[in-house]
Amino acid sequence: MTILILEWSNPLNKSCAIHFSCVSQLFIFCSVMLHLSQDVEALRGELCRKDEECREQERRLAALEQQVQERTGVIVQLQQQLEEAAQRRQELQLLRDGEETLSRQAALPLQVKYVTKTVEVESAQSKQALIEAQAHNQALQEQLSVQRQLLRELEQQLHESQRSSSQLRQQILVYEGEMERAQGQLEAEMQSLEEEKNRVIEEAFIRAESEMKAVHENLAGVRMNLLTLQPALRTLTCDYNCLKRQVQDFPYMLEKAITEAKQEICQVIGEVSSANQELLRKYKREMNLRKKCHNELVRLKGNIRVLCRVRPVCAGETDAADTKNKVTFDPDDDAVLYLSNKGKLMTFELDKVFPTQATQEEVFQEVQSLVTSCIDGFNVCIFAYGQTGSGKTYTMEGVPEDPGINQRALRLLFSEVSEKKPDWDYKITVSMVEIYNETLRNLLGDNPSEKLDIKMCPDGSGQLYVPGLTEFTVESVEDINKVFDLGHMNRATACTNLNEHSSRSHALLIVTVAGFNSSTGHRTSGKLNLVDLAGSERITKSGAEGSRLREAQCINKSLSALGDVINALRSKHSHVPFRNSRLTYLLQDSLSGDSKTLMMVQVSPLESNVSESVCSLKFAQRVRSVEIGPSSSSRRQAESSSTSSSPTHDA
Ligand SMILES: Nc1ncnc2c1ncn2[C@@H]1O[C@H](COP(=O)(O)OP(=O)(O)OP(=O)(O)O)[C@@H](O)[C@H]1O
Repeated sequence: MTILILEWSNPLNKSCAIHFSCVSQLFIFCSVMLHLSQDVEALRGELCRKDEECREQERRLAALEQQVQERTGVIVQLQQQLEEAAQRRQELQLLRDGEETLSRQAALPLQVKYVTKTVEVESAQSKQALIEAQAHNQALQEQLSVQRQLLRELEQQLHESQRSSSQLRQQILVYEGEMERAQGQLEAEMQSLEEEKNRVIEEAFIRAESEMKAVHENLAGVRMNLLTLQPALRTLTCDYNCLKRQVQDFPYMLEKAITEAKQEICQVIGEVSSANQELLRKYKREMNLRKKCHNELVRLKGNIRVLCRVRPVCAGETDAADTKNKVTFDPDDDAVLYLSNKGKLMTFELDKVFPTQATQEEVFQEVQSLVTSCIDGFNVCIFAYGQTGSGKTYTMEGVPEDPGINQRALRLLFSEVSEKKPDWDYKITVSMVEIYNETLRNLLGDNPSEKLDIKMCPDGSGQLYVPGLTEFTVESVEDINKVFDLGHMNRATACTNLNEHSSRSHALLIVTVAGFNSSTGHRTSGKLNLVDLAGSERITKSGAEGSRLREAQCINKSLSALGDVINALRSKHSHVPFRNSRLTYLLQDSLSGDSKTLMMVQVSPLESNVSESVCSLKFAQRVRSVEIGPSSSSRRQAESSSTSSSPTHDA
């Protein structure tokens, strides 16, 4: 017996196993029923066949009956013909009688002769009647012969009819015999079929009875099993109802769970946001700390970093005698530079020295932290200082295939601000200014020869601004290139010799980075001033006159003012002489406060430039090594007695 075990789990974690022995009994019952129905089907088929045979026999019987009817019709026709023939025979007989009567009359010649004679004698009228009687007689004879002929034909027909009638009778007898035989056969077959049918039905009945008995027995077993299944069914129904209730309650439970989850999420969000606030507070505190540390560092190191770059010997300068030996480097210390001047080896110590082979990228890496600090809101100044041809423009602007600090700084700013998105939104604007002979010119404006002025903001903030100074917002390298091209073009249109002119003027690239944090509402504003200073060589000592002298005086004045400002800031003087030159006045907000300044001192390796290199390096070293001076008040007194702290630029 097959035992089928069904097992399932319900939410109440119940499991039940049910033995379905009744199922097998059901299977047996079904198979018996199937067998029976097959037998019944077979019997039905047999019965149909027999019925078909019966119908066939009936059809044959009907055909035979029709034939008999047809034959009967023929017989009836023949009988009619026979009757007609008999009638004609009768008529013939009558004719014969008439003929005989006639012949008998004819056999009485005398009488006729007498009559004839009588007629002949008596009258022509009688003769006429005789002729007519003869003609009538003739016609009757003809008629008689026709009748005779007809009689003969009729007799012949009669014979034939009689013959065919006897044939038909014989045939009818044959058919009747056949019919009787067929009917007998049919009846016998019907009888045997009936018997067969009864036998089969009886057998089927007996079989069905026994099978029914078996089925009943199975059914009783199934009933018994059903009785045992009922408790399991009750349990299942109970479980089902329980599940149903749970399903009905599910939306409510789900809603409740969602509400709880929402509450938890809100709580977590609240916690996270308070943690964020805390982090933000810590971040701001760290930023302030960093700022303080930086300021402290700057204060300790001096608020200006001074780097030095020695340019390589250019192609046309290779014939210069023992050029390489004039400027040498310390392999163990990259902050030291040796310069051989009149047989004397001078040592200069700076924050870092770039040898001739230093790349633009290496130089930029050293200044990039300063560049990025303007994103945090610092004001930054990077100067390139040195005599004409020492490589200032190369370091600041570079060449198209190897750009300098200006372009690299803007590229770095773009990538840095894009990394801070989307929290921070930055706007980067650039201006280009030239200071020539203490005159300020807007290099990005429509009219480059227009002179600009520096003014105090009317809002009383103490901030300076340049009315009419053009500012371009830049977002890509293409924008930078366009701005630089425009600046160069404007600078070139305003002078006859660009190289000479650029050596005698200061070029400033002013980059403003304004940031806004949409989540905190925090705003920053930093300024980056990239300055390519005019050549620092001492022209006055070579006896320049006229416009050259004026140019030299202006350059000297502005460079001296720059030195004085740096010195005053570093010495924490209460008064810083920003207004002494256009350059320092313009850069006031980028030199004061907690701004950051870097000076790149450019040095030429050529022997002929050694004395200028010495001057530049001495100036750089002084700027770097100026010690914190006396208090601001005492310093102010000192200021009144000495107007310049830049000994190299005494005009
Ligand atoms: N590091 C360097 N590597 C290669 N070539 C350099 C380097 N520095 C400067 N030069 C080359 O030296 C020459 C003079 O440089 P540059 O014009 O930059 O000097 P400068 O100080 O800006 O002069 P000026 O004051 O006249 O503008 C240029 O031909 C420049 O390409």
